[in-house]
Amino acid sequence: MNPNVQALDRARASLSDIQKPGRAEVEAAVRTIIRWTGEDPDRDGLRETPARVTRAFEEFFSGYGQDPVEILRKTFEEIEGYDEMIVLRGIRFESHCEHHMAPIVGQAWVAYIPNGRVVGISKLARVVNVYARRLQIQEKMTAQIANTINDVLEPQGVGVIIKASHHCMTTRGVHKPDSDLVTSRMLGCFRDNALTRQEFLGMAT
Ligand SMILES: Nc1nc2c(ncn2[C@@H]2O[C@H](COP(=O)(O)OP(=O)(O)OP(=O)(O)O)[C@@H](O)[C@H]2O)c(=O)[nH]1
Ligand SMILES: [Zn+2]
Repeated sequence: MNPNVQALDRARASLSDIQKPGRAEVEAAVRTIIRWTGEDPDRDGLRETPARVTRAFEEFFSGYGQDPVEILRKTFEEIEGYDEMIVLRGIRFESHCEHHMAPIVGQAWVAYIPNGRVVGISKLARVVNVYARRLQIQEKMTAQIANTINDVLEPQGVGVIIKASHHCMTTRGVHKPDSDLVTSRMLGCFRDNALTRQEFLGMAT
């Protein structure tokens, strides 16, 4: 097996070693935050809030329980020698920043040039979802998506561009509501061949 895929497997194993608190502990923590705001967590409108927030967080952070390597494992080899760029554009995602746990809302463009096999296109969007549904910084998420596709599919090259608005910058702190952050990770021929890189950038920006 590709050593990079083995490293991803090890990272997955160490994630599952982390001791997770139970639901009751998370609900108690939310209750503490509610009290800290100055609110009464026992008033009618707030009584079910700790349970709701816990369910919402379960969804926001469901990516820890999912395996991007497994998602990409099934490939198709009957492609008649197709060796041009494959680009899935404008994949909308919601994530949360690891500094403030505030939403990161944006779109990803994911491209690769195959090397004898392709993957089902929905799987590219699924890989974006898995990494988005973890605590993130955008640079890391961009690299994780590109690295995983590169390691599992072993294509000629991979390109990932992400454009996203960070609510920790738009709704608090420095308050810049119109700013967004653009990051990219280019591997293989997307990094080495200026024309390939240009072709992809032209489709995404
Ligand atoms: N590079 C990078 N920075 C991020 C991302 N998301 C949030 N940040 C930044 O993380 C930084 C955390 O800075 P700190 O000084 O520790 O936190 P803070 O006092 O809340 O900072 P302010 O947001 O400037 O108020 C901020 O500058 C955020 O804008 C990201 O995806 N990538
Ligand atoms: Zn933040």
